Parts: sequence; structure tokens; C-alpha cells
Amino acid sequence: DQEKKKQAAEQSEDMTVCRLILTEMDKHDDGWPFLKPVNFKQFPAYKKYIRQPMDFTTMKNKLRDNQYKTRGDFAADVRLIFNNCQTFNEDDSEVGRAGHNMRKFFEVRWKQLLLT
Ligand SMILES: Cc1ncccc1N[C@@H]1CCC[C@@H]1S(C)(=O)=O
Repeated sequence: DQEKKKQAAEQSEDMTVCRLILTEMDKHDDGWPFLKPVNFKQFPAYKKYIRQPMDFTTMKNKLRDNQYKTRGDFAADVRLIFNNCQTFNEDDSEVGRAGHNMRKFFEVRWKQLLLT
């Protein structure tokens, strides 16, 4: 019915915003540590300490497969990436700093896009 159609339209608009911000993070100068899943061969301790790995490519696939039902689900995975980064990397390290920069970029952009 009418209400369902409206909700479906809003839902797909939400996912457009998610796709947009993910593309921007993918292209961001500081996004390089997060483009692909962490390499367990290179970082063997990672899968022991990080229960729920996440990265931009995995998120792109989840968006494509319609696995995010709300904007909130999407934002939770983004924050998971940067929380994992803080757990595993020193603040004063290349990857640690990139994580802080990317988190800031995301939170500012996320607010802007929610307001439009
Ligand atoms: C995000 C992260 N968090 C903890 C350890 C390592 C990494 N990223 C590495 C550094 C650059 C790319 C590799 S990667 C993603 O190829 O493993």
C-alpha cells in the first residue's frame, strides 16, 4: 500500500547515502589500511584479538547483497572497522592515526548527509 511504498523509497534513499559515503571513504587518502580484510598471514594475532573483522570491501559486498536493513546497521559496521583499528593499533602509528582520521571523516560526513 501507499505507506509501504513510501517506506521502501526512504529505505533505498538511505542505502544511496551509505553507498556514497563508502565510496568517499574508499577514495580517501587515509583509507588505505581498511580497503580489504586484514591479512591474517601478515598479522597472525589479529584473528585472536578481533572477534568481528570488517573492512570497506566486505561492506561494499554487504550493500550489494542488500544485507543492511537500516542506515544504523551500516554505521555500526563502519564503527566496527575503526574500533577494531583502535584495539589492535597504537594511536601513535601509521595505521592507528589513519583510523582516527577516517573515523572523524565518517562521523562529520554522516551527520551532514543525515541533515540533508
Ligand atoms: C587495518 C589493519 N589493522 C590491523 C593490522 C593491519 C591493518 N591493515 C594492514 C595495513 C595496511 C593494509 C594491511 S591489510 C588490510 O592488508 O592487512
